[in-house]
Amino acid sequence: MPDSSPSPDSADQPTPASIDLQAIRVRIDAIDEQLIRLLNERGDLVLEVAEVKKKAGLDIYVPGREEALLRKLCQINTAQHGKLTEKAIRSIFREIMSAALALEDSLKIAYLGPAGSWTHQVAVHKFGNSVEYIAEAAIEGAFARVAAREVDYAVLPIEHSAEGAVHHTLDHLVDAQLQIYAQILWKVETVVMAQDDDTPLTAIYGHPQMLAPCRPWLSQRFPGVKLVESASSSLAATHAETEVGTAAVGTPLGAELHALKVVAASPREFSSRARFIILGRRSGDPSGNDNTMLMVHANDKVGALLEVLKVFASRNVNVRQIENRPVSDDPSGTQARFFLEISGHHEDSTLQEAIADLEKQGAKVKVLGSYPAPRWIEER
Ligand SMILES: C=C(O[C@@H]1C=C(C(=O)O)C=C[C@H]1O)C(=O)O
Repeated sequence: MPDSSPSPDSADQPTPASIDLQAIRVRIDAIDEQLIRLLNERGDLVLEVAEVKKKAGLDIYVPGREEALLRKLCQINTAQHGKLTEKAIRSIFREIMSAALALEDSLKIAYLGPAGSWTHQVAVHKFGNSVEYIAEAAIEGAFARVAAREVDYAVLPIEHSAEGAVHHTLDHLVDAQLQIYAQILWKVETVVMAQDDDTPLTAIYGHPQMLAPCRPWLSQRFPGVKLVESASSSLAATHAETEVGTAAVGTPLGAELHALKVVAASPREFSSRARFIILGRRSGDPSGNDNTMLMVHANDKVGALLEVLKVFASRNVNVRQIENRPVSDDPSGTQARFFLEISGHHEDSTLQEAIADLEKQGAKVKVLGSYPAPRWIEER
């Protein structure tokens, strides 16, 4: 039977519910008005900050300050027994800070594209929706844009849970006059997207890095469906858009941009993890909790790495990660190249002493950047 009762929203026939709603909404409106006034007051202060930074030649974007602020706001929310989740507080203030960045300067961010790529999603999460984004097809192109000051920063992948280090990014840092300004750790659910969820699937396309960790889940969830590798997540989505009975694996943002429906989302254990760098023209300022990426060239001999590690261990410096790479301009093959991520900022006296010691031992050291220690961002 059709429902003939008046809608609680109906203005012509007031009901007790609509009267109650109206009264509450008047109070919400009043709070929103105050919020707008406060946001604009905040905006005035942000512009004052921008003046000081411009005079002092400082970067507009300060990831250490942003993270400290977000953390403090979540603590305040907990102390006030606030109902909003930490995720909600972070995303609301992410956008407030994005608007602040846009007020201070027209911040331009390049990311490894195409639009809808995983890196795009991470970049938007980090910088919000008020700044300008530029898709860049190649890692070297992103480096060139930052060097030429066409963009302020570039967001690039540096490591993936399924495939290990993204060597191309690390290798480019060796010769570039650019540095890691910040880092992002990211966990995201992988989704399967298709035109609709009724048509039986014959194939699922995906970038090898997205497919690899999800194979066990996909073969269980979609038994008998062929898994086909594509050059990019965007290309995979294009297949799903144009070929009936196919789907693509990718991120929720990719589904949205290709107007595809999410037909399945991976369980937590099949979510992908990755590290990204925010490439800038300098290191981040010391924030009190930083990491540093170093490139070390040492003589390729027995115990070479051990000697390097001893320099840090003897100073109680944690070596968080090690990557070993061939040295491209070393035809004699006498050099070994290590990428080390260590705790601390390169301006700390302990790290400066350690670097000086390595150089005394005959090693060549290059600081590839110091940046605030990132926290995991989990996107579900
Ligand atoms: C306002 C500033 O500039 C930017 C905007 C921030 C904000 O809106 O709170 C924080 C850090 C910076 O990325 C600042 O450095 O304090």
